[in-house]
Amino acid sequence: MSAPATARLLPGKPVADEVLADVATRSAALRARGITPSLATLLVGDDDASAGYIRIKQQQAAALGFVSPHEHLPATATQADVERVITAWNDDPTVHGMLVQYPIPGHLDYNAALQAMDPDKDVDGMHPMNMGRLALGIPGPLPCTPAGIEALLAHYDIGVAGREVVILGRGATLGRPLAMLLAQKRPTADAAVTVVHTGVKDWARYTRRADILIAAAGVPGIIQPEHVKPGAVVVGGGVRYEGRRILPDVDESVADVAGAITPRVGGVGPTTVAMLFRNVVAAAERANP
Ligand SMILES: Nc1nc(=O)c2c([nH]1)NC[C@@H]1CN(c3ccc(C(=O)N[C@@H](CCC(=O)O)C(=O)O)cc3)C=[N+]21
Repeated sequence: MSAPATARLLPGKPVADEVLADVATRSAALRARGITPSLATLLVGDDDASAGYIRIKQQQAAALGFVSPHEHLPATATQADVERVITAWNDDPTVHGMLVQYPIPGHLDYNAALQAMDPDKDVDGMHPMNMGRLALGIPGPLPCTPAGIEALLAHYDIGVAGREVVILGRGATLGRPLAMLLAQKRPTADAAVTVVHTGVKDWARYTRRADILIAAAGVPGIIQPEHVKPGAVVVGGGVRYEGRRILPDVDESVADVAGAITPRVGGVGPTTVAMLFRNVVAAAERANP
């Protein structure tokens, strides 16, 4: 028996580096005008993985010439405590973007926190106003993982226009906004998009049709070789976090049937973070025309 073919790898780092080089140039231009881009971060509670992610974002912010004021509230914080921090940042013209690190303790309402934000400072692109802008095609902060996937496909010259894109998963952070983005009339989108979720009986009937399959389910290993059309492009967007461990949706063996595939580590993740910083620098530019 001959060895299975192995897919072309689509690493996220070169995509992120290209985006971040542009962000650094724009950051320098703002600083030359006396404006330092600022990303404020709020962590509630003491989850180790979350604290680690915030640290990485702060290091990256510093490398781009941003400042990143940080607030840390105890796990016992009230919704009013959270919203007081957000409101103070809304009112502070030196803060251009903010994020509340997800997840937050269960007694708190993440959606309400999002809605307390000035939508123009919501650099996760998750405020209902920004989701609405996306739905209507109005420019605004884009959700980071969908924007990162669009950039990744464009970077590797994977034509999306007119192709059959199937997204497995319909979550608010990935599947749903990505479907809106890739169906939009724009040069790097314009696809025939199908959204299917794991509750659909025989969902593989849909995924097997895909020229470009995007895993967005958050179910480790759910995508197996038999769910993929040979030669298709497979993008692993969905992950489940178990502490610091990241469990991807796409099984390793899918590389034997796909034509191209994102690596399980260093795939979509780095593009997500790059888009966060792009949203911050864009917010700083908008606030200082
Ligand atoms: N308000 C908010 N916004 C977020 O954007 C947000 C959040 N909360 N909460 C947590 C998740 C997680 N997240 C990651 C992004 C990139 C990688 C990433 O680049 N991961 C590397 C691996 C890193 C490792 O091994 O630990 C990779 O995929 O190769 C990881 C995790 C953003 N999040």
